Amino acid sequence: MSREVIEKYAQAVYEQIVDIGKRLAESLGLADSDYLKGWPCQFRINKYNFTPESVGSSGVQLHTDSGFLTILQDDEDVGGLEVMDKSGAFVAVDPCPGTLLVNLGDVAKAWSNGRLCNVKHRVQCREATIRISIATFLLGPREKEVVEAPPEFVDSEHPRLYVPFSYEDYRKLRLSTKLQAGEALALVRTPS
Ligand SMILES: O=C(O)CCC(=O)C(=O)O
Ligand SMILES: [Fe+2]
Repeated sequence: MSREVIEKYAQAVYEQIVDIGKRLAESLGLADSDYLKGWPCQFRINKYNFTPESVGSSGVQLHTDSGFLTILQDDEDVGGLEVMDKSGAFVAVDPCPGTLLVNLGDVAKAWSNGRLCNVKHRVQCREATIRISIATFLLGPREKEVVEAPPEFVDSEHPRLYVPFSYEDYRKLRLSTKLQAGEALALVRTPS
């Protein structure tokens, strides 16, 4: 893949992700749909070299994405992605060429004061082959700014659930505690 193709792709997905973020805000009744202006994005191509020995094991352990929104372009032939439903059961996300998958992370849950749900997922190795996925993560506010639910999401029936935190600090907290599946959010809960 040439650099030019990757840059063009990354730019197009970035525009998509910002657009989805704006629509999310509108759907939640937020007046300011520009809230995510300047939020950094991370782009990653995942390549899994699945061997016969790895069949049945995890290629990526159960986790939530730490940021706000993820757009995933999954391998068109090789399955393995599984999301966890509310009951804790895994649901396979089978390949669907020509589609993108949108996923919400921990920042979305905190920013929305619990209205949006971070989704636990993992990648299982199903067959000995190469699997490729392309992930674009809209992370959260820039350094020195904080993840904080806007006032529209907070009232007497919906008290503020989380203390304001910077995305960088939260990411470090997830790494140092090894709480990769959203549990670290409990550590930034508002004291009751
Ligand atoms: O490869 C996939 O299908 C998912 C990868 C993933 O969950 C991630 O990069 O956060
Ligand atoms: Fe993920």
